Amino acid sequence: MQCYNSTCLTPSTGAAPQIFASALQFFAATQCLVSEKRVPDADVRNLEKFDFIVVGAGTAGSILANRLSAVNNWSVLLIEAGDDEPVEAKIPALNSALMKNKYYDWFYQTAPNGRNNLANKNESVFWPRGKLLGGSSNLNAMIYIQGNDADFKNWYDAGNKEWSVEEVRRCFRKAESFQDMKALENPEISNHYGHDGPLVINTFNGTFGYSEMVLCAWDELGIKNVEDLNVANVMGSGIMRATAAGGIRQSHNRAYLYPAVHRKNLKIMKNSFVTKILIKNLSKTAYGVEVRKKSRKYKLLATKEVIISAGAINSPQLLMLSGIGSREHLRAKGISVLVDSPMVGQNLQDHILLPFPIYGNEPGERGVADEQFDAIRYLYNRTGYLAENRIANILAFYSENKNATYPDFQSHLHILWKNSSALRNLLGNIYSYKDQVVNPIVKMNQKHAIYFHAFNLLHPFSRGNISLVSNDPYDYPLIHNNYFSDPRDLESAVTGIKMLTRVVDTSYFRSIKAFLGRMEWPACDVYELDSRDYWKCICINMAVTIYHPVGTCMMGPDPQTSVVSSRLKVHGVNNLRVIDASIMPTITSGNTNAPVTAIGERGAELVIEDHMIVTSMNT
Ligand SMILES: Cc1cc2nc3c(=O)[nH]c(=O)nc-3n(C[C@H](O)[C@H](O)[C@H](O)COP(=O)(O)OP(=O)(O)OC[C@H]3O[C@@H](n4cnc5c(N)ncnc54)[C@H](O)[C@@H]3O)c2cc1C
Repeated sequence: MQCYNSTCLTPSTGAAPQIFASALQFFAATQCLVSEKRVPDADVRNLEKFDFIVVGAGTAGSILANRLSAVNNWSVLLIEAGDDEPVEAKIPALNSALMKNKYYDWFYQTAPNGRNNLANKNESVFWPRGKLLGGSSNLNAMIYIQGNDADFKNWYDAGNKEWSVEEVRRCFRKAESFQDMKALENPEISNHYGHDGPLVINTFNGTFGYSEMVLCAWDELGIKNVEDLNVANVMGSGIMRATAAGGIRQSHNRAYLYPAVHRKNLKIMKNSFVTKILIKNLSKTAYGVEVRKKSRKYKLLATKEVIISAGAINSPQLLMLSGIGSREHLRAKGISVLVDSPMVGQNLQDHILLPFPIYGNEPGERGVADEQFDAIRYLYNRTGYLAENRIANILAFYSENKNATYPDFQSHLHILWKNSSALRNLLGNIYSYKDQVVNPIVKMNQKHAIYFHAFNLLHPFSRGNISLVSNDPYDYPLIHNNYFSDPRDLESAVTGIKMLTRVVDTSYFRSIKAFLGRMEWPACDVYELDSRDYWKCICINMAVTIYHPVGTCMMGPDPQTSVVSSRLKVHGVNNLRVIDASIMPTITSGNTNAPVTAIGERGAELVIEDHMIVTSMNT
């Protein structure tokens, strides 16, 4: 260790230090192999006309830009508030380096309500959202979970005839290029996934062994191991598939934009913020957008359609700023009402995350040298901890009823070495817990490894909402997450957590002398650890997010109870659609990036069908 900061005492001819220095220089230079060319920023004239304008280059917007510009004689403008991705976005373990960085993250905070999250700083929950090409697909943890058939059947049964299970499954396959060679040997897995799509799906490069032990423990608990969670309709436990391959994140800009940037009919405006959709007052027809780029203001025109893909927070915000929303709310904010659409910003659903610690005597401490060597390993062959997403590569989906085919609960897992350097950042910065919560856990970690089971409730009844603070587009909207406002959610969450805490009684956890740790918070200290009242108290005070807000421009047939139609057209307005996470009527079973990918693909098909274009396609 002394070698790090002192000159070596042994004499040298110079040959050895030269070899070592040139090796270090070589590895330092290989980091450039991870970076790529910047996407050209389009030169756009005020009042320039396009067939389509897409707002937001995130998961869904990237797909739309690609699929629509594949039609040769359509011109497409994609407008993104953020910039190119930094190198950290490409390295799987470094996504948290973008979080709370206002250049790449919108850095939203939920509104305090005086009841929930009293153990979090400012009594609110940090909601990161990607503000860069690729949007949240560049900030996320890359977990690829499609959802359960019943999720899409529910959408269909609610009157959304374009969204049968078969159509949605077809859209997954259209997007995917599944590349895990070992898994492909199983015909069931091979048949389930697509092989020719733009989005590479694989399995994280490496794991450090302990997750296999936890998989065995979950199996013993009755959450049976399956070979592929998507094939198993997200029931059971197993290794996660990922939008990562060869140690590099497969974001949606990489999958869908990079192959299309050379097209002459696609322009991409970066660092450009859309402040309003332009809509003709009488005919209620969208015809363009207002944009601000640095100090310049533009009006840009769309002859066919404007498509909003700004995500579950910004899409409803933009609709409201443009006069589409609840009459009372818009008037209160001084916005003239074009369409009274009461559900804009309502129906907000999210998956909560409740991390609870199980302590054990393994894994032991990890030396600095090991960690540094792993970084070199990444530069050498894209393996090591940097090639993974920093949470364990396994997931559990389970229900109260053992024979259920629809999961109620999900668990992610963080395994932290003894004395982990990552723990304080995770708890104090990402989850934003107050020091009173963080310090005792950090102290316990000096002696014990931690298995954080990050529990989430898959189908909450509670609904939150997004509303405007003012008519200034730069004012962040208010986010009321309303976690546990429906008491059924609290009862259900407690049941799910208690099913999982029993893991301490499985063979592996017994072998490492595991025990459930208390999360310390004064209001909860009066309750017995692992009692229902204890968990209720912990949930109310500490449940944060696993970053899956959806539903705020929900689709449905009735303009009074939904915002867009089954073809994703905004009710009451011509030539305007919303296509992103916000259109989900109900949240899916699991992580939302894959379902939003299917939404992007299906949405693009609906646009193309509606314009009945039969032309030669770009290759
Ligand atoms: C930290 C984090 C971890 C996650 N982990 C996972 C995971 O592991 N697996 C998973 O499946 N899901 C995960 N998710 C969720 C998943 O990434 C999202 O559901 C999905 O990316 C949403 O896609 P979208 O197209 O709706 O929105 P986004 O991808 O967020 O795209 C919206 C885009 O619109 C832009 N925009 C917004 N407003 C404007 C405007 N007015 N003008 C111009 N541009 C604008 C934004 O900058 C952004 O680029 C995670 C999300 C986060 C934030």
